[in-house]
Amino acid sequence: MPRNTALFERASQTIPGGVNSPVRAFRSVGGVPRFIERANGPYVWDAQGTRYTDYVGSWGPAILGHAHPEVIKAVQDAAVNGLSFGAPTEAEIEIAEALVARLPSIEKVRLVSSGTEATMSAIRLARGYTKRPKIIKFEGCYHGHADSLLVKAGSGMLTFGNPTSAGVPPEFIQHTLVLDFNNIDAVEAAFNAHGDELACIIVEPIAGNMNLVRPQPGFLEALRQLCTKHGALLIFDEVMTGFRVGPQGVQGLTGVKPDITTLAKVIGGGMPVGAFGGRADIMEYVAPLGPVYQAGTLSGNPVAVAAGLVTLKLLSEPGFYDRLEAQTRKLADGLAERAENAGIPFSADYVGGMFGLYFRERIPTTLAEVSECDIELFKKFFHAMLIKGIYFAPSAFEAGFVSATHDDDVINATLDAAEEVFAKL
Ligand SMILES: Cc1ncc(COP(=O)(O)O)c(C=O)c1O
Ligand SMILES: NCC(=O)CCC(=O)O
Repeated sequence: MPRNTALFERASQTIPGGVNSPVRAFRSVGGVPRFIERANGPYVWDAQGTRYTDYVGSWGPAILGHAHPEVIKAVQDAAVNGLSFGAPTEAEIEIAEALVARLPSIEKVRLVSSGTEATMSAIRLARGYTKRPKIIKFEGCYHGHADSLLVKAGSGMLTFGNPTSAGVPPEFIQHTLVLDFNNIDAVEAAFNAHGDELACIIVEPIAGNMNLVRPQPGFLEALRQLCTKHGALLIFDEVMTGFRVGPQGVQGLTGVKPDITTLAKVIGGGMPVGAFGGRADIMEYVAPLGPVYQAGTLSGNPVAVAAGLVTLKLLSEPGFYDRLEAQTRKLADGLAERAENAGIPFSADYVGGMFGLYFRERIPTTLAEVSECDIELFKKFFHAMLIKGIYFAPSAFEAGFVSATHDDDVINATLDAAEEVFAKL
């Protein structure tokens, strides 16, 4: 029996579905998940010794490429001094200062250990600050797995066709209004109906959990305006886009300033770090200063923070994002060109180090349009590329990621493989 299969069978005995996060299972594309043994730069190697060019990048964090020597060294150096203290450290100040210096919307920031914790805490803070119960989220956006956000969500929930989780009593989500991404009229109507009850809007300002969907011109600006007008807070969930689409996330690209930003993935450099931050008067509602409780045994963990700090430093090198985006563009445009040559209905989009692939003639602007993509064709493409050693996300509803180590040779090899695959789809 191939070793991946043996490991999957063994894993399935003791771990639900054999995986510790559902998106890792190949359930929507079929087949056996690859069990990864090691990774370096743009590559991962599975338990059978097969090398794959990786466009998942740990679902976003691996922006410098896997096992970047400076990040590994920082982790090793920090580990020698102890793994966790449950008391403050100077490195936590440094990473807070780094985030505040880079994102003008953040005046104060609290560290947590995952994106889920960041969004869950940000929602609680928005409700505590405004003293209002209701929140707006958008269908197909995924904000982690806190109860009030597991409604018509993206990522694995969309992939597996179960967008609202069981185990969440209706009472827990009665205050969550779910609207269509990029539909300003619907947001206006919601504010007209519930304006004085709405604590916040939470949005992926570039959606990356229903494949990649950009905000249409004016959408984020309208969200900002409506929140300001009605006294609600605007939360940008930049867990995926933060330091991924550019040096200041989507807020830097668009100039739209949220009240609270959530971060994770890249800011931990592959270690568990999340954060939520924003205006000082809002952040001062958080315990111990304010009445909104929020805590964590491992929050600001010294080893994780060390990885995050050196990652942020390396991302600040001049031209980093120009180079990253140039590589992502080569991949996206190159795939689109080769698909067109083969007569395959396909389009691709990208921002910074993040991309979307769509088996559809035109780039989608709504979840409804994403849902028109040819999933069967995607599955064939996914498996044919995997056989050629190219690892894309095992879902038609996820964004992909390029790292600083995806150089021309790596991208060209992917394009050559895609040319052969498209010709036989
Ligand atoms: C936009 C967004 N928010 C929140 C999350 C949750 O983060 P985590 O998986 O670290 O809990 C994710 C990814 O999982 C995400 O993409
Ligand atoms: N876009 C999907 C994710 O980022 C989620 C990763 C996970 O839940 O393991």
